[in-house]
Amino acid sequence: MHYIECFGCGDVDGGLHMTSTVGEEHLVRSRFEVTRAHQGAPGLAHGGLLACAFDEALGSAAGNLLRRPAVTGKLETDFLRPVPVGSTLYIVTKLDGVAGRKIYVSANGRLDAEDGPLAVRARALFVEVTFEHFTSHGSADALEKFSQTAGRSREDWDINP
Ligand SMILES: CCCCCCCC(=O)SCCNC(=O)CCNC(=O)[C@H](O)C(C)(C)COP(=O)(O)OP(=O)(O)OC[C@H]1O[C@@H](n2cnc3c(N)ncnc32)[C@H](O)[C@@H]1OP(=O)(O)O
Repeated sequence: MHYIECFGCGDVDGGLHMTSTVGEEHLVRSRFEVTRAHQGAPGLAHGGLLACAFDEALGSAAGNLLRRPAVTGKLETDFLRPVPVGSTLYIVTKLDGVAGRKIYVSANGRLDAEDGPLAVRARALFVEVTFEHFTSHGSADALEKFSQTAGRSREDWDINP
């Protein structure tokens, strides 16, 4: 699901501005362009923001492949190489399994190319929720907010292009 005020995939100042697409073999491909706004150490991406980028990529996979609302229950990241400002992380996510409401996904992030060096690995458990999760814990008008995609039709609001 796509929400325009989402820090990961929305049109938010200072956000990650990530896009994800479902490709061959049901793999979801996401890109994260690392800018100075994402720094931890000078010239290097902050680990917490990298975890955020993977939360977005993994969540996009869980949501787009299964078309069910789900939230992150658990997220693990392995930081294997430094990720410099100016680089692009090519993230490929796969669905590992579903058990009841539990959705298991994992992802690899490679530097600057689909076949670049592996920089970050992550896996997560998403838990399927009802829309009431968002209306009762977040905004009462969450459903309407999810549907607000500037310039897009109602039919495709649940896809992050
Ligand atoms: C729609 C677009 C949204 C996209 C957002 C992008 C991703 C996000 O950033 S989501 C925001 C961060 N995440 C959250 O805020 C979630 C906060 N947590 C919660 O709301 C709840 O703990 C929630 C919904 C995950 C689970 O609660 P609840 O619905 O009561 O289910 P619960 O029965 O506890 O758990 C369901 C199953 O998941 C398992 N589970 C839940 N959390 C974990 C965990 N951290 N580790 C391992 N297993 C877990 C439970 O053990 C249970 O397993 P089983 O079915 O085998 O017994």
